[in-house]
Amino acid sequence: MKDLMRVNLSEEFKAKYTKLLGDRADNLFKAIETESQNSFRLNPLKNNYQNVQYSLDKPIDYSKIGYFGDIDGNSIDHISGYVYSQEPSAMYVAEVVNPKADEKILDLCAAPGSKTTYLASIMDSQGLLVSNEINNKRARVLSSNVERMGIKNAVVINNSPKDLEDGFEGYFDRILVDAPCSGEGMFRKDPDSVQYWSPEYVEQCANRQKHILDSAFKMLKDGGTLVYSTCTFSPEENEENIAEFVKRHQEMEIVPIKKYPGMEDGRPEWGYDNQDLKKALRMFPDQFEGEGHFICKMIKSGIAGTTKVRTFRNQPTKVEMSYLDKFIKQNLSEIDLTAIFKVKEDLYQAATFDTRFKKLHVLRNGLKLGELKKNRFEPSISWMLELKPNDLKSVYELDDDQFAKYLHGESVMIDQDFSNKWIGLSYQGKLFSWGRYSNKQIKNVYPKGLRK
Ligand SMILES: C[S@@+](CC[C@H](N)C(=O)[O-])C[C@H]1O[C@@H](n2cnc3c(N)ncnc32)[C@H](O)[C@@H]1O
Repeated sequence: MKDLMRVNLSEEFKAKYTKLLGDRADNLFKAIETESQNSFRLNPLKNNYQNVQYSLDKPIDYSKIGYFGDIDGNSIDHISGYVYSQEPSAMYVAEVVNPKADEKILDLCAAPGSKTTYLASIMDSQGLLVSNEINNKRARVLSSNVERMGIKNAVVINNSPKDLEDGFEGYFDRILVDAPCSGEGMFRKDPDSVQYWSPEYVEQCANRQKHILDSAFKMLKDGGTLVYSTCTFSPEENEENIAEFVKRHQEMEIVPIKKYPGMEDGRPEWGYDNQDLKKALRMFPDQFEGEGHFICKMIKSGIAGTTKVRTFRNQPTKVEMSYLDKFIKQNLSEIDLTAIFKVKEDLYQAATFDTRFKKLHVLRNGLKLGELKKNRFEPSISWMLELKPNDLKSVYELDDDQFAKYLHGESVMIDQDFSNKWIGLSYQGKLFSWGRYSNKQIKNVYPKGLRK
């Protein structure tokens, strides 16, 4: 039996949905007062990725990698990017986007990154994922989640959709607009958010979404796919917005989404009677084990031409490359590193060299390998989170006590010798950090911001 919580829905909210849903509205209000189901995802980018400490007995049938259950943010599975907490309904969005190898994908409203990291997990490091977030603080959280999950084919940028429009016209094969919304579908997860709700707020959100959708339209290739999603119930932000969008842009056609038990059709009567809206998808928590969500998939007519790409390259000097080569020779087994470039003193393996990105506020372009120091190269945690045990010359498996100490920022004494200096540290078989070995001691290099 699930617990009941107090979510103070306003009379105005209740009246609106009673008018829209009739007798069913009471079931919805009750569901909003019922505790939500937690769930998490695995990350196929990791070595032996199903080896987690959490039960996989309750798979989510519409997700290849989702499971019902709770995870702990301090567990090794979370720290090393083997799991990501995401509520069930939100998981389906990335499956609906369905990215294909070698496509260019834009996640336009991406922070904190639950859908971006899902998309990357199923892209298997193929193609290009551009993860954009307008808010700087949130963009930095997005970037750290991309790092934790060991993603190397993503560019994390911090721009407004308008900033992107000009340079990226007709550029993307698929765009996800997971729009900022009034969040009605999340009230039970975040009961405090109820206080911000008002009809005016819903209108404001709908208006902002229109502009974001229009930007997305410009950036979508002919023949490309646009997925629009919100976590709110309001018709203004969902059916109404989409009906107006496809009217403004007649090249856009709403296409069907596979519906699993509990998922419902979109409602034409809430969107100027556009019957295609039945192909959209709604998840209401009184019928579906997840939060409230709306998803609509659309295709732009036409056949894509080729996109001209001019490339840039900030190559490290020969001497700088020699520091990286030396590091690799000493500490890694044979690995194939291409597309190395330099940003200030950092070396990256680029996700893209397209000059269009030069005008943007880029937080991360591909995989950060590490930093050039005086006469040497020092590796970054991002790289470790992407590497597999076989890529490393030395891996040391910490015991419970050593792991707790290391995570806390302490060095650990070990009873083992290594001939090289930079070793992979693992706990319960999961790589999570570099360690600097010297004389039976592993010096702590765990980033201060991640220590626990
Ligand atoms: C629903 S959240 C995205 C959640 C994210 N896709 C995920 O799965 O983790 C919407 C995001 O849109 C951003 N946003 C707010 N105003 C925006 C605007 N005018 N244009 C684009 N994004 C905006 C918000 O900062 C927020 O991070």
